[in-house]
Amino acid sequence: MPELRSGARQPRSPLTPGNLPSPAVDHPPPVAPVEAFVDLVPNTRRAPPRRRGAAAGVGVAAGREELPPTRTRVRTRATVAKEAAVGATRVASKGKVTGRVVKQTRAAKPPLQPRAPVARQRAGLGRPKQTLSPSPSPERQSSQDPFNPEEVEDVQEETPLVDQDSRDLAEAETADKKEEMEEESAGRSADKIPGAEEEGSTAPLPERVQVGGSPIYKIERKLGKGGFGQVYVGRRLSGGSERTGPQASEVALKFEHRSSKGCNYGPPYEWQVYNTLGGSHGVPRVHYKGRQGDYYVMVMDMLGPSLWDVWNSSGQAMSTEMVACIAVEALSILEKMHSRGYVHGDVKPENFLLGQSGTVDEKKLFLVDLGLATRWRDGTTGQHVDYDQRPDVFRGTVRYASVHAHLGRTGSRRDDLESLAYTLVFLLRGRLPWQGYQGDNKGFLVCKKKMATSPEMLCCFCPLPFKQFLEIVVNMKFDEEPNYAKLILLFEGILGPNPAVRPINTDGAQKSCSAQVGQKRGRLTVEEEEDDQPKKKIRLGMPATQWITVYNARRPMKQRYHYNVADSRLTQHVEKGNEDGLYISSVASCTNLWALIMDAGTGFTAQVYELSHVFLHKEWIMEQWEKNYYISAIAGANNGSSLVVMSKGTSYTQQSYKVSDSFPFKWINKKWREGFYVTSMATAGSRWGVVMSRNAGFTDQVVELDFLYPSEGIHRRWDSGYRITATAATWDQAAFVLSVPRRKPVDETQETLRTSAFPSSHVKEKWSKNLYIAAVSYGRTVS
Ligand SMILES: Nc1ncnc2c1ncn2[C@@H]1O[C@H](COP(=O)(O)OP(=O)(O)OP(=O)(O)O)[C@@H](O)[C@H]1O
Repeated sequence: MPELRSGARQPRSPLTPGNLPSPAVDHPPPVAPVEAFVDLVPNTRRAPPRRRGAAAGVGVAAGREELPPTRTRVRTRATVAKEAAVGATRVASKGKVTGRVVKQTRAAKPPLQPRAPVARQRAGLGRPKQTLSPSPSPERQSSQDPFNPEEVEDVQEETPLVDQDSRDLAEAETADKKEEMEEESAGRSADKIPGAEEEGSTAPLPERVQVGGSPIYKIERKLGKGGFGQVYVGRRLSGGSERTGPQASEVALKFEHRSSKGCNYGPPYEWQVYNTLGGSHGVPRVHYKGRQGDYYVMVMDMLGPSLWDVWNSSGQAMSTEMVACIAVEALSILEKMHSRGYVHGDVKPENFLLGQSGTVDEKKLFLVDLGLATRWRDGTTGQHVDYDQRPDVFRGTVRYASVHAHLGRTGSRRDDLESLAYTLVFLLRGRLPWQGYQGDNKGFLVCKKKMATSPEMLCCFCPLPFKQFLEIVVNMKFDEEPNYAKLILLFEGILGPNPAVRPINTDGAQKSCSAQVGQKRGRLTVEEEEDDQPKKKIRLGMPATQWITVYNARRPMKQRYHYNVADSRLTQHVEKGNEDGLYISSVASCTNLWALIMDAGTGFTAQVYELSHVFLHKEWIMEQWEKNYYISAIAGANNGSSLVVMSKGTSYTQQSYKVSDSFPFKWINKKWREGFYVTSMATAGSRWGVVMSRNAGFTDQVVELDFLYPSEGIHRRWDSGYRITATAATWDQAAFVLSVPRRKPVDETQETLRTSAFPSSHVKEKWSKNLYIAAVSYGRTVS
């Protein structure tokens, strides 16, 4: 039986000057195996949105120039082929990453995370349930008035038992070593690669091109330049009088320098995608490709101006009819591309090109730049690729990227459609509400703004179909099959009945639409009926700040909670709990008052805690590390103070923590590779504190981060055998860490609850079902 009081410490006199950490004190490394890691990341600058027209990429009045936004690509070069083949942005098993990573941002590429196979079926086991926030009763609300808090406690007095799960964890294997991963990171600027021409590169473009059995072309004027390639007109030197096709007298030549990061491991990845998609509806045909000198060259049909060019050269405006036609045809192009197993990944006005003027194709729409295309469907099994989220990975163009892409979720069909919706609104309205953000956290601010902009707000000056389209696509599930025909029909309503007079050719859409309507008439009717019901799914809903409590099934045990606890009252609760055989298992903070969960199921043998002015107090933590205590729970208050609980009797063998102004996924990812797992997490205001430990009793771990409660992600993770093991939330974002335990508990049931008030009555209901609080936090959700 543990000696309960032996390790209990009085907190230092709360918040006395002596308690303040001295800045920049270097401690000798703690006694092995403890690792001290404190990394205070400086405040991220948040530049105020620039005024209209003040920044590159900001739509301005006609007469001034707008630069199209640059995009950030994270392209896994050798793996991207593999990724494309399996359609996943992460491929790893048993700690091995199967390729190399090339990141094209200025920041260093975080390593890939080792991942155990996730296809764990939990047949016959309690499926986790999720409980939506019940509306708090009025009396409970008033008693929880944060300005008039009333301290409350309660206890579950079931037969006290030593908790078996905890003992199991303590007895789990002592070594938690992961294999080293082979991984290489190379940076590629998010902006443009140096063009041979502008930069006076030592590798001038060849004057003549002949690759892969092509005729000889002379290079003429430049057609365009992106972050990866430069595109020129190639004029055929002999023969060839066609306008398009392999015999064309003029072709488009796309050059990528062999030293460009996208070509480190061979020809550009885009080539492979063109092999599958080239020449399909709305995708230009590639006739020849090969390497000449220092350049990889792709010979393709020459096309006309991009939609961005058209929009810009016609006074930065476009008619509703034109945009509706674009919508119809773009949907049919995406439908075709999706039907071949690919998502485009970078849908934007610059990547839609019209056919050459003066040709039969001049009213035809094409989608180019397949460098970010990935498979949404496995080429071999035909299965939808697995869901994943890697919050540090962003692929695409900030202005048009879907919210899921911003959050690093695996790309799927819904993302192309969300980007198309932003493209259409941009062409119609000339501006998107998130233009103009600058600075390091531009992506975060843009994503937050997208989340906060409802379809009504975004489309308030657009015809109804635009709002309807956006509403549908932002509510799509990860693996949901878009109803292209229905989406096309939304925009058909804006257009006149005669396709021949439309400004953009919509033949492809007509065919696919009538075919689908013909084939799926029954289904369409059903869905239309379903749609009569009011849509409950709203991406943002009303932002709310709530308690998030997570409950695990356990054997009956004693658990006790206290909330609205002021600093001065903490000691007496802890002491009383210790006397009764309980240790602190979780802590949280709401309006600078603490919530404390104590129970008999922790497996700890001793415990200390400290209240500190700072988030987190390095010196005290290091002192306790030296005495073999490990951090077992942390909480931070809005005023920056923190409560740190450290215990003996954990399974941990080494620990590390980080405080950061943004969610420190890169650091987490790095520590995962070193065999650490997140074991505690908290926020203080907008800052995150994350504790990671070795030998944490997990075999795998993932993160779900969102601007709202990430319901879909949590359900998908649950279905793959993960359970929430830590949660924390700021005013903006909620983070959930989900893990696969090394030793599977007998009953895997887990539930979450979101409530405006501390869920005291719900906790008792849960206790009656042997569900006990396993994690608690207070912060951003959505109601
Ligand atoms: N077949 C073509 N015919 C005419 N112009 C083209 C053709 N392909 C590309 N372009 C022009 O060249 C520009 C750059 O091409 P593309 O988008 O393929 O290059 P990229 O380097 O991959 O671009 P990004 O920076 O978007 O990744 C296009 O925006 C377009 O203006």
